[in-house]
Amino acid sequence: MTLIFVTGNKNKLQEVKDILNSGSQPVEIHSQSLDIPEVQGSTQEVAIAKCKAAAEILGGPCITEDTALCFECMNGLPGPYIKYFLTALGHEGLNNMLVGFPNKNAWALCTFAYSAGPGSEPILFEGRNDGQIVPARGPGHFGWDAVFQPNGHDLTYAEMPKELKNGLSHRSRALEKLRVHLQTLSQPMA
Ligand SMILES: O=c1nc[nH]c2c1ncn2[C@H]1C[C@H](O)[C@@H](COP(=O)(O)OP(=O)(O)OP(=O)(O)O)O1
Ligand SMILES: [Mg+2]
Repeated sequence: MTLIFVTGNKNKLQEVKDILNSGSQPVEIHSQSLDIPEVQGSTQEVAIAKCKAAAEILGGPCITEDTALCFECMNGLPGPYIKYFLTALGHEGLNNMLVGFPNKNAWALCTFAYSAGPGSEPILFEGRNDGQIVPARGPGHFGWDAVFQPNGHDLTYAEMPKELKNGLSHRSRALEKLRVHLQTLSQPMA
């Protein structure tokens, strides 16, 4: 099965390919980078709007993915707006936001959206991983990986070998659900 994944993020694309190709039923991913405005709203509203717009532009089926980083002490913010916070504040700024809060709990939330084509309502697949916001450790090349330490581990996402991150991440948990759905689509009708 071949799917078009609409994303402008090379690191996301690489992880999605690695995770899907480690399964028994490989899924071939083609990617396309489209400049799609991201609306404000809940993670689900943001994900649905982006996938709908992508399907309209492509004129066919596609998947999109939105990643949120949610701080417990801020009732889930920055959430889907993490990209703008990270760009404006950096790793240190994200830590500084939490200085007045003893609670550093956070969760990473990945939302894949699948649309069967223009006019078709996207279906969502969510994956969550809980952890803590910590001072940056490890390579800084993928987003906020260096400041997120999943619960039960002494390593930040950035310090983990990629197989370890991909085995437990928000993204792999969401992709597992997407994979099950794609299998039902590719089954011949009984
Ligand atoms: O596993 C991850 N580990 C660390 N950082 C991550 C991860 N996954 C996304 N990120 C960053 C990228 C962006 O700063 C924000 C999500 O924003 P988001 O709009 O979903 O991604 P994007 O605009 O880079 O790509 P896209 O074209 O698919 O929308 O969090
Ligand atoms: Mg984006």
